[in-house]
Amino acid sequence: MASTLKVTRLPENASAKVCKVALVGFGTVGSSVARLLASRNGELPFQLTHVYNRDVARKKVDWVSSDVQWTDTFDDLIKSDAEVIVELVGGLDPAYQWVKSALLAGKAIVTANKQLIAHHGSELFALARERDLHLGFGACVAGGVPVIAALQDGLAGDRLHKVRGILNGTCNYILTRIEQSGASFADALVEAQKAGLAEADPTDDIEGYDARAKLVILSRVGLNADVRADEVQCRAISGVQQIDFDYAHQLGCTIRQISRAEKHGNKLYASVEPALVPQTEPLARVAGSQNLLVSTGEFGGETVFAGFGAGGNPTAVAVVSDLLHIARHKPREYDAADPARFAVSNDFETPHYVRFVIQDKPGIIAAIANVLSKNGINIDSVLQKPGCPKTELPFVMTLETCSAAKLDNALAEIAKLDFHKQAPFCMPILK
Ligand SMILES: NC(=O)C1=CN([C@@H]2O[C@H](COP(=O)(O)OP(=O)(O)OC[C@H]3O[C@@H](n4cnc5c(N)ncnc54)[C@H](OP(=O)(O)O)[C@@H]3O)[C@@H](O)[C@H]2O)C=CC1
Ligand SMILES: N[C@@H](CC=O)C(=O)O
Repeated sequence: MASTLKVTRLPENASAKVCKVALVGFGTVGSSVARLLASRNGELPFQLTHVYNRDVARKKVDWVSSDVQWTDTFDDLIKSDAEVIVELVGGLDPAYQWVKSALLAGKAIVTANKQLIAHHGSELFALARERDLHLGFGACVAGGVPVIAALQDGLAGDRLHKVRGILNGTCNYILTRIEQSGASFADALVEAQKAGLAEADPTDDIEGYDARAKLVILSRVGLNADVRADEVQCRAISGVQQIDFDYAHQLGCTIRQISRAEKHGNKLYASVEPALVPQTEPLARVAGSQNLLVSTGEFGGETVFAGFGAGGNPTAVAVVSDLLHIARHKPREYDAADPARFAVSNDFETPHYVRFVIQDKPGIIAAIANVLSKNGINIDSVLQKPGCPKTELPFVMTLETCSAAKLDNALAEIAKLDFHKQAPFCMPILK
C-alpha cells in the first residue's frame, strides 16, 4: 500500500492562523529557539509573544521583534493569550510547578527538560491528556535527532526490547577530545561548556545523570517500561584516563559513555557508564557532540539514529518541530497503554576491562588471579605498556564474560590488597 505524504502549507493570510508561543528561559536553547523563529519568520505559523527569564533586562537582544514582551514574572505568561509555553529553564524546581500550572491554565507545553520528564512525566502526561493538551518533549533526548518521534511513531509497529546509545554530547565531546588530541579532562569540559553543550551543572553530564534521564524516557517511550531514574546505575566518565585509550586501541576498541536498557522477562537491565566499544561498531564512530541510538526490535531488527545531540541550534530544531507538531495536529494520546512497572538490574553479563595501577613487586598478577578464580571469573588477557615507572605501574586485564555483580564483589576484595596506587578501574566491553 502506498503511503501518503501530507504537505502542509500556510495560507496566504497566515497571521490569522498563527500559534502564540511564550519562551521560559533565554539561555543556550531558549535564545536559539528565538533565533530560529526570527530567521524563519513568515515561514512558520508562530508568533513569539513573551520571553521569561530571571533578571530579564540583561537578556534583551535587538533581533527579537519589538512586539515581544520580556518579563521576569512567570504569572504574566499564565495570564497571557500564549497557547504554548516552551520550558527551557531546566531542572526540577521551579520548572515542575511552572509546567503544571501552565497545563492547569490550559496551555500546551514544549520542553527540552529531560529531568522533568524522567521524574514527573507520568503525572504531567496524565494532566495533559486529561485537558486535551499537547506536551511535546522531543528535545529531551538526543538534541536534534528525532528519536522520540521515531520510537513513538516510526517504530511503533515493532516490539522493541533493547536501546543502546551515546546520549550525552558533553561526555562524548570530552572523550573524543582526550582520545584524538590528548586534551586534559578539565580543558575538554571547559570547551564543551563554551560550546553550550553542558548542563548548567555539568556534574549531571559527567556523572551520567543527564544520560540516565534520557534513558528512562527512552525506556518508557520505546520499551514501554516504567522505571525510576534512581534505579538505574550511573558511573562517571571522570575515571577514564589517556592510558585507557591506549589500551582500548590495542584491543581494537575505543571508549564512550554508553547508555543501555534491555528487557529480559519482567526485568529491565539498564546502566549508564563508560565502556569499551569495538571500532567496528557504529557507536565507536560517534565524535564530538554527536549522539547515536541503536534500537532493536523483534521484527525490524536494529535501527540506527544519529546526529547532533546537544547545542543550541540542533536542540532548537527539535523544539520547533514539536511546535509544528502542535500546530498541525490535534492532541493525541501519548501512550497507547500505560507503561508497565519493571524491576531494574545493572547486572549485565559482558566481558570486562580492568585497569590496575600498582607499586610493582612479584606475585601481583597471581594474587589478583586468585581472587578472580575464587569468584569464577576467567582472565582473557593481560596488557602492560613497556617503559612505565615500577612505582606507579598501570596494567590491564581483560576478563571473559561474567556478571557485573560478581566482578564488583571480586574487585572489592582485590582493592584491599596492599600494592594499589589507584583504585582498580573497570569498564564493560560491549559485544
Ligand atoms: N544545551 C543543550 O545542548 C541542551 C539542553 N537541553 C535542555 O534544555 C534546557 C535548557 O538548557 P540550556 O539552554 O542549555 O540551559 P541554560 O543554562 O543555558 O539556560 C537556562 C536559562 O534559564 C534561566 N533560568 C534558570 N533557572 C531559572 C529560574 N529559576 N528562574 C528564571 N530563569 C531561570 C537561566 O537564567 P540565568 O542566565 O540567570 O542562569 C538561563 O537563561 C535544560 O533542560 C537542558 O537540559 C536539552 C537538549 C540539549
Ligand atoms: N548536556 C546535554 C545537553 C543535551 O541534552 C548533553 O551534553 O548531551
